[in-house]
Amino acid sequence: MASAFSLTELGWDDGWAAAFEPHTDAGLLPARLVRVDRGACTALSATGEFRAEYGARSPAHVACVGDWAAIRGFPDGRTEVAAVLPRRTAFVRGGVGRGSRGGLSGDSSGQALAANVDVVYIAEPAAHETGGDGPDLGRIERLLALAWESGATPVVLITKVDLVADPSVLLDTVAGVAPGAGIQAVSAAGGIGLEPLRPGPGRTAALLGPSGAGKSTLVNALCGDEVMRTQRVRAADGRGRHTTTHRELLVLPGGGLLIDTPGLRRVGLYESDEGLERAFADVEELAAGCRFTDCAHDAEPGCAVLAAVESGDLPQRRLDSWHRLRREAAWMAGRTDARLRAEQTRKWKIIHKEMRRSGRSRP
Ligand SMILES: Nc1nc2c(ncn2[C@@H]2O[C@H](COP(=O)(O)OP(=O)(O)OP(=O)(O)O)[C@@H](O)[C@H]2O)c(=O)[nH]1
Ligand SMILES: [Zn+2]
Repeated sequence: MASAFSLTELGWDDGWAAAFEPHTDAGLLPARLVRVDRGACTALSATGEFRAEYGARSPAHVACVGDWAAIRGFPDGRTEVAAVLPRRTAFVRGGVGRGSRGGLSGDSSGQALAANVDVVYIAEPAAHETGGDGPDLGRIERLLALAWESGATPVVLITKVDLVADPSVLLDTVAGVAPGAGIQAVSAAGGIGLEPLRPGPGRTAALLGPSGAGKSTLVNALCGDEVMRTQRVRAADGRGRHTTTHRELLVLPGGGLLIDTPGLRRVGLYESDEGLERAFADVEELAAGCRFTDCAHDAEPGCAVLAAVESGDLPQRRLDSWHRLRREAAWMAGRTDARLRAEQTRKWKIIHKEMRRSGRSRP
């Protein structure tokens, strides 16, 4: 039997209670979504774990792991997600506008992958078993932009530090590409740096990072075998149409929640202006000294960023990375605009068609 957790253990606080109030009046109950599938989702509430279908106003693309949902129960025992509370933070993929981060988009082209995350762990291995280069700085920069954009606070985890003799140089190098973010050396194998990773009671962490960075090993180390067993217990009972494989939001022993989803592991840059600004705060700061306010730091006269590269204060690699990620973000934004326009045109075509059918004239 999956153990029940108090709402507070799941991250509930006064803010959520206030946001939920209208739903209490409507007779709905709060639950946190720990896994979201196409047909239904898995929710945890004060009474335990259950499967809930999607209500008419909360289709699958609106809900995501980490969401707080308002659950409606029916006399026959069925439950559905009647509403999703506005998010505090969110990883969003697809065509949602910048202003919609905290809220629900309802836009079919926007897909949230994880919500209400307080801290994001970006796992990057200190070294690879096969030898070769150390941490991939460009990848760290990309994931930092993504993490900042979500609204959560990033911490870079240098994993598998047992593989290097002296990680201090490495940590310094990584600190240089992660302004404003925390950095933590970790070894799941050696039991190093694990305790600081516990997000604390009621707080939610999410794990990003490439394949082979040691994320699963880390999750297992933080959860312990016993918890993994209880949280996977529903996989065996096979109740409902969809067999629950495992939760994507785990309740850690001793408090705190951890989101580990395959979807999050693969997400690329999307709406990232703000995220890039935070991830490259050092470049932004230098840019304030450029002669032109719209300086592209390419070849402009009086460019303070290029001057910093010249003097050795800013590595060329970092400026190249900034250029590359900005181009990628701009391209993604352009693609989204095009898709939104196409969608808008399609909607109007349908409306016009229906109007003609019902014999009315165009507006
Ligand atoms: N030396 C060392 N090896 C580790 C450590 N953590 C994980 N590994 C090894 O690294 C490999 C990859 O670890 P995983 O935990 O599967 O990596 P992952 O990030 O979950 O990878 P995906 O599931 O592909 O996303 C495995 O062979 C682990 O045994 C560590 O702290 N030190
Ligand atoms: Zn410039």
